[in-house]
Amino acid sequence: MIKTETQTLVAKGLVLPLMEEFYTIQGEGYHKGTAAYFIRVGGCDVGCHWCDVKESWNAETHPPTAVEHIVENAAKYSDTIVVTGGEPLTWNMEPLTSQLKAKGMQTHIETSGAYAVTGHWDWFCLSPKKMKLPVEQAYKVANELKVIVYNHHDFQFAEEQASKVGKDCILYLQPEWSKRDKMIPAIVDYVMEHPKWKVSLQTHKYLNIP
Ligand SMILES: C[S@@+](CC[C@H](N)C(=O)[O-])C[C@H]1O[C@@H](n2cnc3c(N)ncnc32)[C@H](O)[C@@H]1O
Ligand SMILES: Nc1nc2[nH]cc(C(=O)O)c2c(=O)[nH]1
Ligand code: SF4
Ligand SMILES: [Mg+2]
Repeated sequence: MIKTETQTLVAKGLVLPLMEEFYTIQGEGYHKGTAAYFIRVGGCDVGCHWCDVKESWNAETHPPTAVEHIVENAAKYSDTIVVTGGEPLTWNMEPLTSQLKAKGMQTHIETSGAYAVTGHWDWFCLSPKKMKLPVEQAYKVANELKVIVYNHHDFQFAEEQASKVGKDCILYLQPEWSKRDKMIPAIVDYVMEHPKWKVSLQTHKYLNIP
C-alpha cells in the first residue's frame, strides 16, 4: 500500500509510478524512425488481451517517482519525449508536460484515450480500444489514429473510429504483433483499396531495439 502523502502527490500528478525510461527510436506511426526518449508510466486497466507490456498494468509494482527527477533525467537524452505506459492518461499529465515544455522539449503521447485528456501535447497518438472507448476530447485532439488489427472485424472498428477524429488526423493500421503474418497481407490489401489509411509496423521489434 502506498502511503497517504505519496497518494496526494500522485493525485496531483507531481509523482508518477515510473516503470522504465529509455532512449530509442520511435518505432511506430507518424514519427517512426525519429530518436526519442521514452517515459513509460505504470498503471492501466483497459485490459487488451494482446497487450505487449502487461507488466505495466499494476501501478503498485512501479516506484512512485517525482516528475522533477523524470524531467531532469530526460533532458540529458533528447528534446523529443514520448510518454507511454501503461495508460498515461490514468494520471494527471499536467505537471510532467508543463515541466517538459518549460525545458523546450517536444511532448508526444501514446494513449488509448480512455481517460480525461490532461497535459500539453505536441503530438497526440490515439490508439482506441474496444473495451474502453476514447473520451470525446481524445478524438478532437488526436494528430494520428493508430488502430491495432488483430482480426478482420478490426477494419470495421477502424472505420468507426476514423469517423470520430478531425479531418487532418493521420490514419494508421498496425498489425497486432502475434498476428502479423496473417494480418499484414490483409492490411496491405485494405490500404490499397482505402488509401486514406497508411500502414504502421512496430519497426523497433524488427530492429531489435527497445
Ligand atoms: C503498450 S501501449 C501504451 C500506451 C496506451 N496504453 C495505448 O494503448 O495506446 C503503446 C502502443 O502499443 C500498441 N500495442 C500494444 N500491444 C500491441 C501488440 N501486441 N501489437 C501491436 N501493437 C500493440 C498500442 O495499441 C499502443 O499504440
Ligand atoms: N521503439 C519503440 N517505439 C514505440 N512506439 C510506441 C511504443 C510504446 O510502447 O508506446 C514504443 C516502444 O515501446 N518502443
Ligand atoms: S491500453 Fe495500452 S497499455 Fe493498456 S492494455 Fe491496452 S495496449 Fe496495453
Ligand atoms: Mg511498445
